[in-house]
Amino acid sequence: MSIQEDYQTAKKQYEKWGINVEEVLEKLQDVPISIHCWQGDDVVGFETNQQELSGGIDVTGNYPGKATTPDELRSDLEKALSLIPGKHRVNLHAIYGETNGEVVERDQLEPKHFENWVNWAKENELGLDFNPTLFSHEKSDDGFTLAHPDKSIRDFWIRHCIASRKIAAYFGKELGTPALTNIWIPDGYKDIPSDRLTPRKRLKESLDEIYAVEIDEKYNEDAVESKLFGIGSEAYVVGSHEFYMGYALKNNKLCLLDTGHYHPTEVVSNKISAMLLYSDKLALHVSRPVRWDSDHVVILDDELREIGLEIVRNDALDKVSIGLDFFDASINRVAAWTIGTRNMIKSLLYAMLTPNEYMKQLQEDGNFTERLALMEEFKTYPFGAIWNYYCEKMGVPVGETWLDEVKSYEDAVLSKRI
Ligand SMILES: C[C@H](O)[C@H](O)[C@@H](O)C(=O)CO
Ligand SMILES: [Mn+2]
Repeated sequence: MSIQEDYQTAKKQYEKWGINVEEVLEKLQDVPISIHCWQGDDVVGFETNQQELSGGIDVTGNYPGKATTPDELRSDLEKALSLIPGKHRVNLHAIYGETNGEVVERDQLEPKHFENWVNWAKENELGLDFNPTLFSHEKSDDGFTLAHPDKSIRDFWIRHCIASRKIAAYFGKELGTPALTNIWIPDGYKDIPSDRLTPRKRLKESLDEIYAVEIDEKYNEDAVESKLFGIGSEAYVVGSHEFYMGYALKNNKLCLLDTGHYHPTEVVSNKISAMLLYSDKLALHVSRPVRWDSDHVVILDDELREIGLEIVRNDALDKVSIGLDFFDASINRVAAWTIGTRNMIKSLLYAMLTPNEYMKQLQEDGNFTERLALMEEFKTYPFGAIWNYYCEKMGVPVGETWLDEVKSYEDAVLSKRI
């Protein structure tokens, strides 16, 4: 059967449950995913005085052909975007600024250093999001930044974050969609601290100083990203979930939940509804931790489906900023973006093709038998036929055929890079 015929047959099965599939597809194409640029070059960036990756994060693998220049990275992103249905956003870090070979300190970065990115985003109808980079720098070498005991170091990172929010506001003004500026810091201790409070007081004061600079939310929104531990901060992280949840709620910022930043049996899907009870908006970094915050490429596993279901069930497609955060250097990096982003969109489609109101009523009625039975049966409903039709409708390759395009791109472009 053709994709169209498969779709018509599948559609009827979902329509039996009162699901308007055409409406679902219309809605889905308006849900942007923020695609992280740093999968494309192993979180290196383009600073003139590049430093080793630090901050307790790690990239493993050495698949050939990674981008080493802004044009190469934008070309690779364009290739990936051509294989992903819908209109999306690209998430930048401050280390991806372009300074024409000049050494520009991070607290001196300006919008002009991201002009090429804005022009590119305009040409490709993309939104841009941003992150100050508080790692891979000599002033973060001892593992502390905004919570550092030395005020001069804290002040440097405060200036960098203030400069970053101004750059993000420039994105928002130029592109007509507010940028999300997410702050994540590596500050923490390898071993058991003797004082957990003082660094947290310093972090709070630093954030208060950063956010004291008024920026119109029409152009920039602020998120703070928590973490459980990093390499070298196994015993204690200043910016824990409790710290940032409290800070975000008290200061009307977005709390950003990274799916790799919790205990192995703790899931972010279980946090979304509770967080949205107390804050209008939430941000995610969807990743895949394997044994630790390993930042594996996102796959369509139970947790990803549950995240999609929680966002859709809670009518939160316009309340949750969905960002991706993984960096796998062991596979073709364009393929990594494509797999992870297509899976995130599949997860949302799966959720939108679930009779959520009916399922909620089953729960209210205490009919846990049918609730479980249907949850399981829907896993073998013809979701793939709808996904294939959606990809065809959106002009991107259907099924695994996108891989042929990545292979051709690798032969023609990536393999030519030294
Ligand atoms: C590069 C990002 O800032 C980084 O991955 C951060 O979001 C994080 O999750 C650190 O573990
Ligand atoms: Mn993250």
